[in-house]
Amino acid sequence: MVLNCYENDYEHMNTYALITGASQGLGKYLAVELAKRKYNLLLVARSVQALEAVKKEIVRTHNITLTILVLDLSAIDASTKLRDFCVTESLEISVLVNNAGFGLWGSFERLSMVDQQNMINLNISTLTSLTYHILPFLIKNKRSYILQIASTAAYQPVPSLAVYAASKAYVLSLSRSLHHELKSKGVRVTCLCPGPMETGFSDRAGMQALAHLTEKYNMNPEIVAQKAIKEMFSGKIEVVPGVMNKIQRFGDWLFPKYMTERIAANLYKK
Ligand SMILES: NC(=O)C1=CN([C@@H]2O[C@H](COP(=O)(O)OP(=O)(O)OC[C@H]3O[C@@H](n4cnc5c(N)ncnc54)[C@H](OP(=O)(O)O)[C@@H]3O)[C@@H](O)[C@H]2O)C=CC1
Ligand SMILES: N[C@@H](C=O)C(=O)O
Repeated sequence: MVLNCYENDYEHMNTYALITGASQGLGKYLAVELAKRKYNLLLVARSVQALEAVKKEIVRTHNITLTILVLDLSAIDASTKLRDFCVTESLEISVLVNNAGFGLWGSFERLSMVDQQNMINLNISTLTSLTYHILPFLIKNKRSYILQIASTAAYQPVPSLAVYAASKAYVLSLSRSLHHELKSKGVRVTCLCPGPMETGFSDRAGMQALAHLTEKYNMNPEIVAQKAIKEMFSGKIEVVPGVMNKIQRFGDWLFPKYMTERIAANLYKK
């Protein structure tokens, strides 16, 4: 099945969508959605086997070129390495999806500072510098797209996910500013703010003990990816998938901060 990205416009043929964190979870389904629209793909993550498996699955059903790159994106020089790879391989990038990210559940004081720093490096530093370094590729095209993955945690502080929630508030704020800055250059920036999804996120965050809570509200990442890509191509600035997440966002806007923070503190208490 071939889906049109922008109405009957195939100028993007032979250009690439660069997706970080595409070896599993949401990133994998975002890759599938872009393959359906005939984008070639550059998929980046750390696990070579998982990336190879995603590649096999996608090229079996979609006639596109798919390149994988194994890279730890929490390393300080990751974004320049990735930019250099695109230059060396002469890849024309017209879509950037900053999806790689992780959270850590626990008190700020007890979590390892090294782990929290790695989270800041990945969720904030690399997302920012990769956007910066890939921008010249994007601006070359008549129309390009950036999809940044934040979270509903961007809308309010979350005690016990303190650094993670703060990192996602940063992503949302940066994305909204860039949406306005880059519109006139033909680059549309969209920020996706999902709530809990059925992915590897909870395990990596060490949130297994909260399964009773997250499982009730978990969304299917495939459905979230479909919505995200559709809204990205429509040029939407911010996307909150799912009714429960929209209600949470409305509550964050409506109720006093102290109240929503106390509720979050109780829900996420370790
Ligand atoms: N699932 C959820 O409940 C929610 C998730 N989100 C956000 O969605 C995004 C996708 O996460 P999700 O799919 O859920 O989680 P997963 O853990 O399933 O996937 C994370 C992806 O990021 C990659 N990744 C992690 N660390 C690195 C690194 N250092 N370098 C390169 N790649 C890395 C992983 O690949 P590998 O391990 O191979 O490196 C994997 O492909 C994240 O930004 C997350 O914060 C937002 C709201 C809710
Ligand atoms: N699963 C978390 C991701 O950000 C959340 O609780 O929203």
